[in-house]
Amino acid sequence: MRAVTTAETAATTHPWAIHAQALKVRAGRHLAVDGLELRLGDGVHGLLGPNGAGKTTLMRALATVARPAGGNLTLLGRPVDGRADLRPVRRALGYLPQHFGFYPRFTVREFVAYMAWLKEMPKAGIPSAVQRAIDRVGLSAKADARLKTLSGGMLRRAGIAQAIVNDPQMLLLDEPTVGLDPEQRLDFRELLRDLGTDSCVLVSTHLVEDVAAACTEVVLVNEGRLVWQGTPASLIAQGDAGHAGDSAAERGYSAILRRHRAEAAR
Ligand SMILES: Nc1ncnc2c1ncn2[C@@H]1O[C@H](COP(=O)(O)OP(=O)(O)OP(=O)(O)O)[C@@H](O)[C@H]1O
Repeated sequence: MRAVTTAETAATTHPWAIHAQALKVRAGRHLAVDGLELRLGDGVHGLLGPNGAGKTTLMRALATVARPAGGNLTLLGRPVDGRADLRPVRRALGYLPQHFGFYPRFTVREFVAYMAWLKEMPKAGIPSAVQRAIDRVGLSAKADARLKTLSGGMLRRAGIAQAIVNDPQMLLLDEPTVGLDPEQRLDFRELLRDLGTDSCVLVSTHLVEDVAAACTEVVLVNEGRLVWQGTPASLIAQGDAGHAGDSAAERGYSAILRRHRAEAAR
């Protein structure tokens, strides 16, 4: 495979890593993202929303796996349309899908190296980048274990390792904490804070607490549209004891959704 130069790997200078205007994306025949406005820069952004809100479909569009059906989408300064060469964006992104396929007989190291190769990383740097990614997700002791022998949480961490192996400028993690035990979730929050210092990280999750603890910004979607965007502190400030939820962040989340639904019903 041809080596990739730094100029090809780096995307153009961009004010927003992710910029969506009136974005529409289909899931099957259904318009799961329907007129979404979103601007995200560097930092860790938590993507929240009820079941069926369109989070996974949005993630797929941002990962360039699903093509927009309408509106505009610009990723790392490059417009995503039918004619765009998406390879520079794909080299600069990391994506953990909600369900990812893998070869069960691959070891963790082989799997992460294979994904690094698919991302066209310079060959000489792959072994050290793979080791670093595996270390960062706490899987060093299992680096040479076959994927089919891993627990669900370990497999999820192998998935995160493949997503970060290329030090992505834009990292998309769909339900990354599913299967992680409480201690691993705390480690993961630490990793997120570290990753978000010089890249745009978007994490889709149902765990409002993870978002409140580890994200710099919260993005709330419902029925394919942006409902609310703000800091975890302002999310918390939206709720009071009268709203559903065990924590202040959950009460804020449920207060915003109720308000939005009441306005939509008018
Ligand atoms: N292949 C498909 N065909 C038809 N409709 C689909 C398809 N995939 C998803 N949908 C619908 O699109 C909507 C958005 O789905 P999506 O998976 O993006 O939501 P989500 O916010 O990720 O949900 P969850 O929190 O349950 O994972 C839902 O109403 C879902 O039923």
